[in-house]
Amino acid sequence: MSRTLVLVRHGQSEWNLKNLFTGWRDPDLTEKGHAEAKAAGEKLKARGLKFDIAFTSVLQRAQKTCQHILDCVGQSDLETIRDRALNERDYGDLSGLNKNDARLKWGEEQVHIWRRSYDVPPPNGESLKDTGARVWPYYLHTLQPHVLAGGTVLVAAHGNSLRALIMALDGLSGEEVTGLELGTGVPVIYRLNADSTVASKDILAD
Ligand SMILES: O=C(O)[C@H](O)COP(=O)(O)O
Repeated sequence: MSRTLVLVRHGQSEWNLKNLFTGWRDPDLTEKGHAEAKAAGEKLKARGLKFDIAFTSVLQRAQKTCQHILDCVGQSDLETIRDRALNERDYGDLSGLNKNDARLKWGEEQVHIWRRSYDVPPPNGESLKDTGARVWPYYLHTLQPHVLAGGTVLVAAHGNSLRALIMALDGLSGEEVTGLELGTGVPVIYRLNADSTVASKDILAD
């Protein structure tokens, strides 16, 4: 019984590089982002991982990361489900703004609250709590059954949709999750017990 869940944040996007709030906008990966996604795939291949199914968002940076990983492990044609439930947190009116310009306009502290607090949404956007309210039910009803059936499941998604998922898996409080940062292209491997609790967590950082 594998019961393995692999989470990967997409590689660097054009807007990560330009330091813009991205959210539901759909920029492509940069060259570095493509390389990071391939490196993630190589790390998973080195572990001998083979997937039973893959999940990603409807945004191209996550989809391309997913495909690079599947190509690396020799599973280019694996069934892949794309769902907006895994999209990045909606950054609302901040989407497209430069993060440093936003700090100058609203102050360092307010921007940090919008980026990392648990339940303060940016104007017209989603808080991490709102993001979790769509990610976690999707995980429970659609993803987790594949894992508990003994599968190995790949999820290629986004910084905040994965932070929301990790918060729930790790049982972090709203305060604890503010310190959780996910690197681009860094695989996080969970193995679950039969009762769905976490047996182990392994972060494949460089
Ligand atoms: O949507 C974005 O801008 C990034 O993917 C994540 O942004 P953050 O680091 O501000 O949460």
